[in-house]
Amino acid sequence: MSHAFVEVQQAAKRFPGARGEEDLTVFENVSFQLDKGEFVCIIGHSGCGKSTIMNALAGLDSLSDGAMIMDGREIQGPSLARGVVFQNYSLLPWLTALENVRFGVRARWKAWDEARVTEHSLEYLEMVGLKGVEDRKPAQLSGGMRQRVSIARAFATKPELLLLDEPFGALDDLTRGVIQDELVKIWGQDRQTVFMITHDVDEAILLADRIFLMTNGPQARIAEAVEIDLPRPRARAEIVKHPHFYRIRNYLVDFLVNRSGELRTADLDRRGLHYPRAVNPVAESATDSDSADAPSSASATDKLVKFTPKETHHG
Ligand SMILES: Nc1ncnc2c1ncn2[C@@H]1O[C@H](COP(=O)(O)OP(=O)(O)OP(=O)(O)O)[C@@H](O)[C@H]1O
Repeated sequence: MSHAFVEVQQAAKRFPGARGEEDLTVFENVSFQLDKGEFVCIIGHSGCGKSTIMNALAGLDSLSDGAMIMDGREIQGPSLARGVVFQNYSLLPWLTALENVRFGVRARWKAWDEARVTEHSLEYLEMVGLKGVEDRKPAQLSGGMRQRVSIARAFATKPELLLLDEPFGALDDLTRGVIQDELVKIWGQDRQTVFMITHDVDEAILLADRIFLMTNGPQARIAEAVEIDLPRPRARAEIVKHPHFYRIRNYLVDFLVNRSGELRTADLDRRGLHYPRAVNPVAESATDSDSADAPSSASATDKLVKFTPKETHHG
């Protein structure tokens, strides 16, 4: 029996086909584990099933096959032990920023008096740089500020598992960078277990202990778990100068551009790979020439580059 904090066993999701078409098997035989306190990012082409996996982990959707277990108990519905942040903020529009955070905190700690709920909520709003605007409603906040409220709300309730579905996808690069830094800071303090979807390779390297790489659907799988052993704390400006950064980055981009569509479920099954293959690109390329450390193009050093996903076609 495994002692992982989260254990996903042979998960599959099928959606019924429309108008007599065949059912769509989005993914199958997806198995993985998350350790307590780990930060894991998942990357894959659009439509491969990342959000579907996340919704099942959140307890918002069910699996067709397999099981998801957290702390020894099967996930069978939403729970305050799991916090979710979506791309579209999902704040309650009629409540102020503070009230949005207080809402979750009050639900989590029912015995707390009002003053304590407020104090705790303000602490998290301050952590994401929102001191002074706590009385504004979502409509009076910028997109970046709204996303900060979502993050403060999710972290303030101290869920044992935080599920982040492209939380910075709608933000401009500058705001995104600032909020990434805030996320690193809060996570460094609380060390909650985080599972995050992103399309941004550099964001994943900055944040993750491991990056899961998904093959293209249908019948997608998590093929590899790439270890990111860059030292922490990590800073955006510094991480690109680390000698291992481009080895890791090139490995991830190569998977997404060249290999995600080639690795078929049948091959992985033949090789007995139900769990993702653990990969350390730095160790694996240790015998390569030093040029592997260099950026693949000069412009790649200019800013953190966002991987542009392509649609997975189900036919
Ligand atoms: N309720 C549903 N009914 C039928 N098909 C669905 C349903 N929800 C999702 N799908 C299909 O399942 C597949 C996976 O969707 P999902 O949103 O999980 O992908 P994703 O990897 O998160 O994509 P993206 O990166 O674009 O957000 C897609 O082909 C999608 O059309």
